[in-house]
Amino acid sequence: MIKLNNLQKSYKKLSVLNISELTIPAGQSFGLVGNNGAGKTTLLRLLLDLIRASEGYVEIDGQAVTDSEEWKNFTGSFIDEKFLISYLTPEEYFQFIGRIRGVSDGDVESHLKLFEPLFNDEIFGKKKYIRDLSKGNKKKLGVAAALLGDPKLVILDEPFENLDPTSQIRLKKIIQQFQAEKSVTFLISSHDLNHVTEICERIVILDQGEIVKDIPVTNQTLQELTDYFGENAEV
Ligand SMILES: Nc1ncnc2c1ncn2[C@@H]1O[C@H](COP(=O)(O)OP(=O)(O)OP(=O)(O)O)[C@@H](O)[C@H]1O
Repeated sequence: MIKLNNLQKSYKKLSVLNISELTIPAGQSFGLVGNNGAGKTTLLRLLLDLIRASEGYVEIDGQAVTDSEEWKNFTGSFIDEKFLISYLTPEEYFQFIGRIRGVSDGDVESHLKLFEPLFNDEIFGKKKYIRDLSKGNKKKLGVAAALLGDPKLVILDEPFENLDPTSQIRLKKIIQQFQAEKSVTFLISSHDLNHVTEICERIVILDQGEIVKDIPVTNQTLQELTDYFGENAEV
């Protein structure tokens, strides 16, 4: 479904991403880990055609994302708060996103039912604009919007960041539900090694823009990742 071909990104001649080849098959749950500045968000932004590659290109379903609009019809994503419309209320935002994705008001409502425990009565009916929500609640809203309308591909940048422990567990269950019931391809970047190994079947470690490990998730993966980052922590 996704193929990266000699994908490179540099800023002022300084390379921040350099991936010669990577293929992510349809239906795979793919986790991206790496230290601060490793290039995770850069990769997700290139996938979503939010920034220009310096070299190479990303293909989704055989078409370069830069040359096609097709992938936008089946891709849900949440990278950061810029994806939200801060002057809308959460209710208005979901109505708006529902219309764009061709989801009826009734189906938007049943989608949101799934998120009720995660939202914890803090998002709807509060007469608040999105700009007034806490960071964690904005994250919940963005992730719920990314999953609306049966996307085939979901791209999430650090979905657990800023969520309290209970919310992290609830979000993990929601993602697992989507994985079990629908054949969604997930690309998830995370600093949380526990969560990412629980919800992904394959993990790639990025270091200074390069893939240093590409491993299928097994019972040993969490330990392997912990060891990898532990060794790097030694000075
Ligand atoms: N617009 C920009 N101009 C210059 N450098 C940039 C720009 N955007 C990103 N970078 C650099 O690219 C590198 C990779 O950044 P990126 O945000 O992809 O890392 P990350 O792995 O997502 O990090 P984090 O875990 O901290 O979110 C960093 O060194 C960053 O400073």
